[in-house]
Amino acid sequence: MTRHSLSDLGWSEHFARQITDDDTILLPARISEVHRSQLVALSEAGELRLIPAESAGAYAVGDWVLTDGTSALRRLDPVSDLHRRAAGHAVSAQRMAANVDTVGLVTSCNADFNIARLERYLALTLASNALPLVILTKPDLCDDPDSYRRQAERLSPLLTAITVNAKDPEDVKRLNAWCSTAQTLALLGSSGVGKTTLRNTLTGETEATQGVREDDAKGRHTTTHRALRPTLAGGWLIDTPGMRELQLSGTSDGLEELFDDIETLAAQCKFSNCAHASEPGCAVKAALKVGALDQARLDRWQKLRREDQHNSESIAAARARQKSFGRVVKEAVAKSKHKRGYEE
Ligand SMILES: Nc1nc2c(ncn2[C@@H]2O[C@H](COP(=O)(O)OP(=O)(O)OP(=O)(O)O)[C@@H](O)[C@H]2O)c(=O)[nH]1
Ligand SMILES: [Zn+2]
Repeated sequence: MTRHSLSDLGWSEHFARQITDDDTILLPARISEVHRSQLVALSEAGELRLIPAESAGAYAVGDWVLTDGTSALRRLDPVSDLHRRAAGHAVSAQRMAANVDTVGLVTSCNADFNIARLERYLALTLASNALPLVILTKPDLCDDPDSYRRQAERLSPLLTAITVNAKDPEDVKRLNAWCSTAQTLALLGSSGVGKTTLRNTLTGETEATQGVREDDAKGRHTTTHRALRPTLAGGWLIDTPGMRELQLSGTSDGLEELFDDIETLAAQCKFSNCAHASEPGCAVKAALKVGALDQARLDRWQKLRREDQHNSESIAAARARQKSFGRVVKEAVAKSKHKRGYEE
């Protein structure tokens, strides 16, 4: 059985501080897989299968928990928390990964490269408290890969962009700096951009990848579950397969960081609720007029903000509904008990 030291697993002061005197007999473990009724976790005592104390959705791959060896008794507050609005009709937030140091936003130097999508991933990453690294794959299939790198780097001073031929193991080693001892790198990106190819090289695993469809630069899914995997460089990799839809929610901090210049302008508008349309004294419009701001970028900011606000409000409303439904049920149960008490 593979055993890892706590520090190799990414343990830090942040988690140690959360341990109380009552917890000292418990074992810290890092979640490597989340299943409906079972968690797989890595600890100094090796791999553990744990019963979740909360619903499975409360846990994310990468979380730290305290365990008695059987159950995940307490989940520790994470350093970073990557989440989105859950796909489908359910109005809820979904945790994708926790305690990630760097999110590798994987896109290729071809038809997949899309500024609006990168900004969406970036907002999500910044809101999670992890650092963004744009990984541009397939430079070997493109005439001027560096132009894509420059376009990506212009999006934010907070990000680093790097071109990597995912099929060349020597080139992929340049990513080791982000997944060496105790470091956790998560990969996020559309289908077919090379995540599985990168993962196989970084971890030494050999899971099959599937060829890209020539016509749309997209690949077919090689579906596996999300997991925390050890890298050859001594750190950790979290792959996020099957993420077709990344809807923002609870991402306002990330949007503020990414569109810092627009948010600063907006704060200078005469009206605090300025829609930057036809209001007088609009600092955003003024910046557009003198060419200090790009209309397309403003449109993208407004779209992402609307989406984030809409989803965050819907999730908050759904939570409130669930809470008040819970209260109604409790009251009804209490009333019926009270009534029975009279009858008996
Ligand atoms: N030439 C070249 N091909 C690449 C590169 N990266 C990935 N590919 C190829 O692109 C195809 C798709 O790569 P995958 O690794 O399966 O992509 P993925 O992101 O894991 O896709 P899903 O599993 O669908 O999420 C495969 O045929 C890879 O060999 C690259 O840097 N250069
Ligand atoms: Zn305005």
